[in-house]
Amino acid sequence: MSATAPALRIAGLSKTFGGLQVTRSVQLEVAEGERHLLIGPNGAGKTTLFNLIAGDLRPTAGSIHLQGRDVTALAPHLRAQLGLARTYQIVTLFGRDTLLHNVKLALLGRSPQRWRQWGSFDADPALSERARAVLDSVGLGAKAQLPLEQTSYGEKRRLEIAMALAQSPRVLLLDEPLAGLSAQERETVTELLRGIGRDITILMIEHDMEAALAFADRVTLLHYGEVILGGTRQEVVSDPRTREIYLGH
Ligand SMILES: Nc1ncnc2c1ncn2[C@@H]1O[C@H](COP(=O)(O)OP(=O)(O)OP(=O)(O)O)[C@@H](O)[C@H]1O
Repeated sequence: MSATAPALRIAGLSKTFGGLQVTRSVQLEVAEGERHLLIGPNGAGKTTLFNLIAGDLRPTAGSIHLQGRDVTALAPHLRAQLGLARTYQIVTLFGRDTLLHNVKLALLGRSPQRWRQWGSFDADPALSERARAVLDSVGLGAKAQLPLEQTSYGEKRRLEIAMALAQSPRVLLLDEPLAGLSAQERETVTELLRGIGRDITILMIEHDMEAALAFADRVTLLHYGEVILGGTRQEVVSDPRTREIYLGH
């Protein structure tokens, strides 16, 4: 591992489903601490790329390095242990459990305690304290004892981000963190994202261009699974191909 290695380096990454090539020799580097935005029209292959990075899908060809380490063949939980986190698909998880309980589970995700007896789980004061701190950090402290299913959509999105952050990631993958939120909720989540320290590198898919561009240092445009262009926010926004492909005019 080298100190100068990018947080994430993707080289020649391809994925084929049956006859359909969804990821086409993607090259992408995300520097340590960078906020990198991934854009592209529907079906461009953005989510597939996230699934490949997280290890939920195996590439047909190419490689993925995390902080200089080749993780291409590693299982998702091993990538998580190396500091890769993505937001949980919370809608499918533990709806009847409290917010506090859900965060405790996320905290245990990377802890050796996970493999201990369950007996001490609810009684562990240190774990509860850390979980409460996580909830406070996203403004949900007062709702700690509320069942997840009784929270608003915006609160769930904040909790998703909190649970990913609870794992102390080095690289965070955010899949449309602002999707489906009201203007006020978008503002709250944007503030939350802005507050994340530069010790965490962020790769984000987002369709809300205004909010996403305000946040991003660099941008990569995907189209039909291929990187069309990548560069600083200014470079990508002023490139006519962005308007043509992404904005459709
Ligand atoms: N498991 C799969 N089997 C077959 N085809 C798939 C599979 N997963 C994705 N695809 C196809 O790959 C293409 C890219 O899908 P993907 O969801 O990655 O795009 P996207 O850029 O995230 O789109 P969106 O913005 O709509 O979320 C689509 O044509 C999709 O139908």
